[in-house]
Formats: sequence, structure tokens, C-alpha cells
Amino acid sequence: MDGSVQLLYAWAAAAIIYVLYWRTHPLYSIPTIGSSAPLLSYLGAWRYFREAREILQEGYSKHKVFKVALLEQWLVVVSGSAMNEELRKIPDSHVSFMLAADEFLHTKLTIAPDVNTHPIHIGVIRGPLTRNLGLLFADVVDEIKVAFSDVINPQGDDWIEVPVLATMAQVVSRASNRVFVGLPLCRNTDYLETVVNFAFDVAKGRDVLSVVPGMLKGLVGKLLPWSRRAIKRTTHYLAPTIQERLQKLRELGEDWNDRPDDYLMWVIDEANKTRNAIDLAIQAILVSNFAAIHTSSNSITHALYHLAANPEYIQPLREEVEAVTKEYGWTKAAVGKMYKLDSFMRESQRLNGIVGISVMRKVLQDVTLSDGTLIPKGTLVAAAAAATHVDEEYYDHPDKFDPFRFSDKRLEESERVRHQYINTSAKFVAFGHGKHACPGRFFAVNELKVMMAYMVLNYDIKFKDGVGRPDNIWIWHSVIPADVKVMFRKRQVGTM
Ligand code: HEM
Repeated sequence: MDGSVQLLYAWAAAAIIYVLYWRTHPLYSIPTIGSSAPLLSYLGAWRYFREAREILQEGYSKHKVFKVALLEQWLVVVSGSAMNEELRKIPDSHVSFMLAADEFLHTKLTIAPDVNTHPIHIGVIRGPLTRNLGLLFADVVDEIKVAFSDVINPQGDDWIEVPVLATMAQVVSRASNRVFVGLPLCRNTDYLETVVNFAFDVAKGRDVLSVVPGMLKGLVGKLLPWSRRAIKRTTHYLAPTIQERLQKLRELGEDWNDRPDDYLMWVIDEANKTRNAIDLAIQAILVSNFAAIHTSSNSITHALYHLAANPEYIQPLREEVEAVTKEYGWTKAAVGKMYKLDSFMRESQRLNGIVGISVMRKVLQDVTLSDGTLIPKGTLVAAAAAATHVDEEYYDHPDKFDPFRFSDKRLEESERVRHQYINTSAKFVAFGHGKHACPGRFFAVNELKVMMAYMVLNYDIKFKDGVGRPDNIWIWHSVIPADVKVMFRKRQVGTM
């Protein structure tokens, strides 16, 4: 046999192995958007990196279950509220939210080393933080008022241009840290810069690692500076207080009469059950900041862009905020009665989630869905959140920003309650849905509504003449508001 025939045989064998591998892949029968052939799927991943929105929409329109290529694996996506409901109901024995988050974010490398093994922040957010929101409310309102007067301070009747995303991140980080670490640290500029940068740097780390091959991720991850730097700088600020409180706990135990009852103490109580209390408490504060800052800053930025593009919505919001605060003061109960504002924020969140997919899970044991689709162990699966939110079966004129669609008087009272910003459902998955739905949303919704209420009461807001709401930026399935400026001036009474 001459060399060229041997080469031909080798190519034929390779082609057969290639086809066999492809045809016998456990996910082969799930329809793919793009090509599912090995190697060609890399082109699909590249397309998904740039056009995830269109790809997810195409899959949603055509299939109940479909898959898209990521660089190193497939992501299986389910379509429509019935499938979202089914996904949420799969028990934790069969799927894991934490492992899915780790796959998407490389948590240990981008956030903090022990956050997966000791996620103590989750219990604290779900438990004492949410229970104490009413008590913490006055502090949050106070911090928001002071922060806004520091960062957006137009004089006379002059309009000023404000870079929205960075400015909202400052207010969100101050209000959140008024709760997480209290005064005076929540106003310390170096500490705030550390936690805000960290919240956005996690995305940088994730983006770098998303293009690094699996076996090199650990190595490259260790070279990423952001997480280590943030832990070091936060340790400088928090370790002395944590040490002091741990010491008092040891010395006084139950007899510690003036024991603080705040977020840091709740975190310390949990961390104290481990052998690594100081490090874990610091990591829990950092991960709380990550979870709170980028999500809330992006969400309020999106909402503000809608307002600046449609300043005619300012007046009905003002009237509502003024009427409600006149009767109930600046209380949690008052914010609960700001129905139009609530609807405005939910509507913005519907059209501008922080991510185009939701209810992310990693399959731990093979799962068979009601349509017969087998999702094998190890697969990543999620709901097509953005596409669900523009499904005309669930929302009239779904592409339209209709700020008061959820508070509309035509809705029954019970319907309006069901459509509160805070509520998740199989048709509204911006906070996830089910057991792992965002536990911080009760805090976030109050904080964001107070921020928006403050802004409509105190400023006139618009885009520069001729400028409209910018399109959102999609990187993979992450949805990021464009970084643009909005015009603010002191509210000119009677001009609106
Ligand atoms: C508007 C702001 C926010 C949005 C849009 C948002 C959205 C989300 C989403 C989509 C998830 C994943 C749910 C899933 O895929 O099933 C999530 C999880 C989570 N969020 Fe939020 N979030 C926000 C604010 C916050 C805040 C302020 C905190 C902390 C105080 C927080 C803490 C968490 C935590 C700890 C998880 C993980 C839950 C678990 O592991 O079970 N979030 N959030």
C-alpha cells in the first residue's frame, strides 16, 4: 500500500470516529441553534458570544428544548412558562444551582476561594436580613438621601450630565453597605471603591476564564489579580472589628448584653461555626457586595434610561410618591404602596434582566422532561428568561415599555399583588424562580424603589435633545446597560 492510500484510510477512520462521536453524544437528539458538529460548534459558540439574544430567541420560537454551544460544553435551554415551571420543580437531589453558578462564574477563582463550600451569606440574606428589612429601612433611606446629594448635585436651574452606571453603583454600594458594614465604613471612599470595582471585576475574570481551556483555568485563575486584591483590602478594613467581636463572643457568650444585632454580626455568627471564622466572614461580606452591587446598579440604570427617554412618566410617579409619603412617611409600608413605581421597575426588569437566561442548574442525575427529552448528568440547563419576557402569550405588546402595565387599574386587586416587582413566576424569571430565586430581591426592590422615588422627587431627568435610550449590550447571555450620560437638574417645581 503506498503512502497516499494509507493517508486516505487514516482520514476515513478519523471521519468515522468523528461522526460516531457526534451521533452518539448524549445531547445529539436535542435540537441545536447553529451547528452541533464537533469543531463547527466552536463557530456556534463564537456566534453565541456575540448574538446570544437572537440565538436564544430563535431557539425559543422553534423548540420547547434546545441547545446552544458554549466554548467547552452545551447549554440546554427550555422555552415557555410550562417548561420554566418544570425546571424549577426539579429537586436539588437532581440539579444544583451552586454548581451551575460555579460553571458560569468560576466562583472560586473570580469571587472567593471558600464561597462554594461555605455559602454562609445565603442564609443570612434569606433569614435575618429579610426579616429585619423594616428595622433597617430608615438607615437605607438616610444613606440614599445623603449619597444622592453627594453624587448628583446640580445648582440653580443648570442641567448637568451624569454618567449613570458609575453614579448608581456609588449610591447602591453606599446604601447596601450601610446595611452590610454600617457607618462610618459605608462612606469610606477606599472601601467603597474596593467593593464596587470587585463587583464589576468578577465579570472581567469570568470573561477571561470563559475563553481559557479547562485544564488551564486553575492556573490562569490564580494569576487574576482582582479577587485576591479585593480580599486583601477588605481584610484591612474588616478584620479588626471581626476579631474584636469574636473575642467578645468567646469571653462573654450569652452574657454579652450590648451585642450588635447587624448584618456583620449575623455573618460572624455563621462564620463562627467553622474553623476559619475571620476569612469566611470577610468572604461573605465580599460576595454579598458582588451579589448586590452589579445586579442592582444595572437594574436601576436600565430603569433610569427608560425614564430619561420618556420624561412624561416622571409626573405620575412624583404624584404617587408624594401622596404616599405624605400619608405614611418614608417607611417600608409606604414603599409597598407605591404601585406605579413598583410597576415601572418590574416592567424595566422584564425587558432588561441582568442575564438572558435564568433558573440555571447543573444536572447531577439524569433528568427526563415531560416531553421525553433526556438531560444527562453533567449538563447545564436554564430557562430562556429574556425570550419568556417578550412572549406575546404572556404579555400584550411585549416589546413595548409599558410602565404601568402591572399597576393598571384595569387589573383586579389580587392580580396587581401577584404582579409586584418582588414576585417571581414561571412567566417572570428576572430573579430566577423556585427554591434558588434571588433571596436578596426583597432588599433590592426596597432599595431601588427608594432610589427611584428620591430621584423623581428631587430632579428633572432627560436625555440630551435628540438622544434616545441606548441599546443594551449582550456578552454571552449577560445583559449590560450601555454606559451613557443622562441630564439632571434640580427639580423645577411646576415645570413638569
Ligand atoms: C435587582 C437586583 C437583583 C437581581 C435582578 C438579582 C437576580 C438574581 C438572579 C437571576 C439570581 C439567580 C436565580 C436563579 O438562576 O435561579 C440571583 C441569585 C442570588 N441573588 Fe440576586 N439579584 C438582585 C439583587 C440581589 C441582592 C441585593 C442580593 C443580596 C443582598 C442578592 C443575592 C443573591 C444570592 C445570594 C443569590 C444566590 C441564591 C442561591 O444560591 O440560592 N441578589 N439573583
